[in-house]
Amino acid sequence: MQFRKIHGAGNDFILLSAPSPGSDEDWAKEAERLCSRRTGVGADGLVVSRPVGEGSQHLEVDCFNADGSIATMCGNALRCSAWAARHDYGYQEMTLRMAGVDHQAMVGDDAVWVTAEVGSVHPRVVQVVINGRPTWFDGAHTGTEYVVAVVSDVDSIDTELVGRLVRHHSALAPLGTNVNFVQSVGRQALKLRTYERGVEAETLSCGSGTVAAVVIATMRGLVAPGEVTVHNRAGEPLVVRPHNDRRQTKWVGGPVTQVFEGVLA
Ligand SMILES: N[C@@H](CCC[C@H](N)C(=O)O)C(=O)O
Repeated sequence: MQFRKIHGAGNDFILLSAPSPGSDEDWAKEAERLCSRRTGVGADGLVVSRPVGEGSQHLEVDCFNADGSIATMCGNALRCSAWAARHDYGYQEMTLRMAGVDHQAMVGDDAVWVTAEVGSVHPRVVQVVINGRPTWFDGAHTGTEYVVAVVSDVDSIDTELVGRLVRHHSALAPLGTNVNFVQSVGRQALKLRTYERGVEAETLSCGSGTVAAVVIATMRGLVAPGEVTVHNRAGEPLVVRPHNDRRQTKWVGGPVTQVFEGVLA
């Protein structure tokens, strides 16, 4: 089976485009096997993308985290799928359905944009001590679960340690959560680090997490409503923009890079 190794601003995936309909794989199990950094291809997730009908500019996209769990929303997986659909079918604009939700996508020369739906926001859902300072996390749903802490220096945080602690916090059971640490670095700019549930580690960037960070940073007055640039561990910033017509919808955009193509054994 043909695959792409591809990343959206450092969030890396194994992407299968239009696997043959007969291939009745256990994708969750395949995700665990293939995403392994030592014995597989290595990735944060496995993405399976299929066109819905011929020439309809509509694709169904499933994203499995590295541990085999399903991601109900993955902005970077959607951006990578859109990039591949441009390459494979010539689509510049399309609709991508993930976990029953339609996302718009636009592929430009320098950036690929997808929409994310902003759901409920819950101020102060959990508090933990970080570097000796009691720190609150606000909850935000952007297609999947996030908590976001505003901190003065994201680089001083042991993201793996604190992220894992919060991800498994009893107050957030049974679903758990992805965990964001965000810092203001200018009028309309943020710096973000994310511990991802399902990868169970810090990732280099996170699309829906970036949207959640902007939602909470706006609520907390770190940035004004409007376009926000979010710097990440990859050094490939993502940008969040309001949607012209829908208040609860945001665009998230940035680079997509294909690393190589291959054939799975
Ligand atoms: N990296 C993703 C988000 C992935 C979802 C997460 N691991 C979960 O299962 O909740 C993104 O780019 O949005």
